[in-house]
Amino acid sequence: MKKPVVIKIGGAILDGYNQGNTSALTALLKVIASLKEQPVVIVHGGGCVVDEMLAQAGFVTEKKHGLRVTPKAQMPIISGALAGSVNKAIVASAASLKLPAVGLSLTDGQMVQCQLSPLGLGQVGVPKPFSSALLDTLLKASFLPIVSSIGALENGELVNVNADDAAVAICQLLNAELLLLTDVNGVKGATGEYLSSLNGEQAEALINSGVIAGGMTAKVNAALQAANKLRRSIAVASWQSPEQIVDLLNGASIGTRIQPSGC
Ligand SMILES: Nc1ncnc2c1ncn2[C@@H]1O[C@H](COP(=O)(O)OP(=O)(O)O)[C@@H](O)[C@H]1O
Ligand SMILES: CC(=O)N[C@@H](CCC(=O)OP(=O)(O)O)C(=O)O
Repeated sequence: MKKPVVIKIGGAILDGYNQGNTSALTALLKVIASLKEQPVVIVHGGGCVVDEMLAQAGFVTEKKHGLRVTPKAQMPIISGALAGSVNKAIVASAASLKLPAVGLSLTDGQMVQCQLSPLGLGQVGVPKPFSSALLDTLLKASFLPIVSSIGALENGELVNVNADDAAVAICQLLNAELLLLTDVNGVKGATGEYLSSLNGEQAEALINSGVIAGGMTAKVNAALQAANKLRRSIAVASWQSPEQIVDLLNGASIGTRIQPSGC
């Protein structure tokens, strides 16, 4: 079996289905369908859908370092949105293209174990890879696993995991390639230009000066962690040009490559 690739999708690509607009997701899934013999795992976010559902329920959302502060009382809505609505909508879109998709969350098959984040964010989990048995079995049988970022603590409580962190944990679990696809073409530097490459020191300076902010902070931190653990660069690129996935998998310089330290 070829080395698997973990493709993380987040942002507006997952908001579209609420308005009946699944064209960007369909285009991406068609490219994935064309990657014959290439085992793929999709890990997805859906923060924008969570924002909307929490607002409808009358909750005010607070984020710190790009991560959602998650009071216990909000977990039913957050897990319902991510592991329910969003996960099932992606599985259904994939199935409509005849892709053999299977919807999962981080705790299925004990793929990933979580600990409570030490940052004081409530029910936010820090994921750690644990067992690859379920994903190995599914990939060998040519299924397309679609994994939401809802996890659980050892005591059985559900936790909300940032989807970039979830993708990194799954990538480590499978020693896979990782593509972090988002709604912009990569990471922008101080003058607003897209950076082709970013290392840990540069990232720290750009985060401290506020050039990298919001959800991009969590994404860059997750990518740095993966790059350092796996000792190779991690691509942050746009899902708006899904045909680039093939080039990205061949190592093309598209989007921003987050470099391991020492490179
Ligand atoms: N330096 C930066 N470069 C690019 N995008 C940035 C930067 N700083 C903040 N952002 C914002 O981060 C967003 C991507 O993060 P996020 O919305 O969490 O993505 P996703 O939902 O795909 O994980 C971009 O749409 C952009 O508005
Ligand atoms: C702890 C935390 O921040 N969890 C995220 C999980 C979803 C996510 O990461 O979605 P995107 O990839 O679309 O941003 C949240 O609640 O928004």
